[in-house]
Amino acid sequence: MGQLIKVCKALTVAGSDSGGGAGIQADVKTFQEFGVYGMSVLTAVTAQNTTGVQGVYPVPLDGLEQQLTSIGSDLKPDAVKTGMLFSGEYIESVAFFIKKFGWSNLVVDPVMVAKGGASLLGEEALEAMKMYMLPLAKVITPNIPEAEALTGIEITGDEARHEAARILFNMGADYVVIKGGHMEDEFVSDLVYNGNEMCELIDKRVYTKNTHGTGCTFSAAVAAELAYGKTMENAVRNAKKFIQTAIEHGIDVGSGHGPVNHFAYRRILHEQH
Ligand SMILES: Nc1ncnc2c1ncn2[C@@H]1O[C@H](COP(=O)(O)OP(=O)(O)OP(=O)(O)O)[C@@H](O)[C@H]1O
Ligand SMILES: Cc1ncc(COP(=O)(O)O)c(N)n1
Repeated sequence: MGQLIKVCKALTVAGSDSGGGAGIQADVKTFQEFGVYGMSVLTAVTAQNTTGVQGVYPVPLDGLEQQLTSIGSDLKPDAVKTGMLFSGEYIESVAFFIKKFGWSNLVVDPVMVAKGGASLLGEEALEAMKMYMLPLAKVITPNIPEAEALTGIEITGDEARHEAARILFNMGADYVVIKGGHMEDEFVSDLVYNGNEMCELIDKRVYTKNTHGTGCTFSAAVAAELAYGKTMENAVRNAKKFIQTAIEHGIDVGSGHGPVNHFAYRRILHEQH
């Protein structure tokens, strides 16, 4: 009989993107690329492609809770990430189960609106996000509009982004990463704050319309690295390299805002041999 290999495991609690570029699909693809065993708990099914979101169908609450219980009673994740959580009620429930099972290394990507503008989280859910999820988070990874919604600050430049990071840290996350994809600069900077120091992860902006799922992919990569036991500093640095490569080596999929290339790293290695 073959010997069983010990693997690190990561869980994503998020929505399904039928088009395969964001949500659960982006997360599990990313886990796989990092060599981490991926698990998923679905909050909602979206009918979606590269042109937009055509429908959102939440999983019934007891279905969500049964998935969490099934994972918790058998498979202990080394890291957990949350993406689209759909509603305040679902957020409260997910937070309850994370505490109940003692899951750590929690990456909270506070997904609110899809790139095309469709809402993926009810407005009433903001308070639940602050009250139940942020105190459990090892790291929160909002984009600029999400950081603005959570803090009530308009982020017009560096000073405001620093202030927003301080506010988010005080809401309970150990680390805050405010991603800069939505700013217009030639370089894309992600601000990282640990309650002590602010630092920036910077790389060249790729001028492309194919950035569907960048945030999901980045936060899943952070979770994969944390599952391995990497420090947060190394986790975010490697996640930034991974997403940069995935955007630079784009793939031709769909007629709208296409997905990033989750297997870009592997393909580059393959081509070198
Ligand atoms: N055009 C780009 N070129 C290079 N890096 C980018 C670009 N757009 C986004 N990124 C990087 O991708 C990651 C996600 O950033 P972004 O601000 O787009 O998140 P997001 O809006 O949550 O993504 P999404 O909603 O598409 O999942 C960050 O690490 C950011 O630096
Ligand atoms: C199920 C699901 N989760 C997250 C996103 C955000 O990704 P994007 O902002 O790139 O549309 C999405 N579109 N769908």
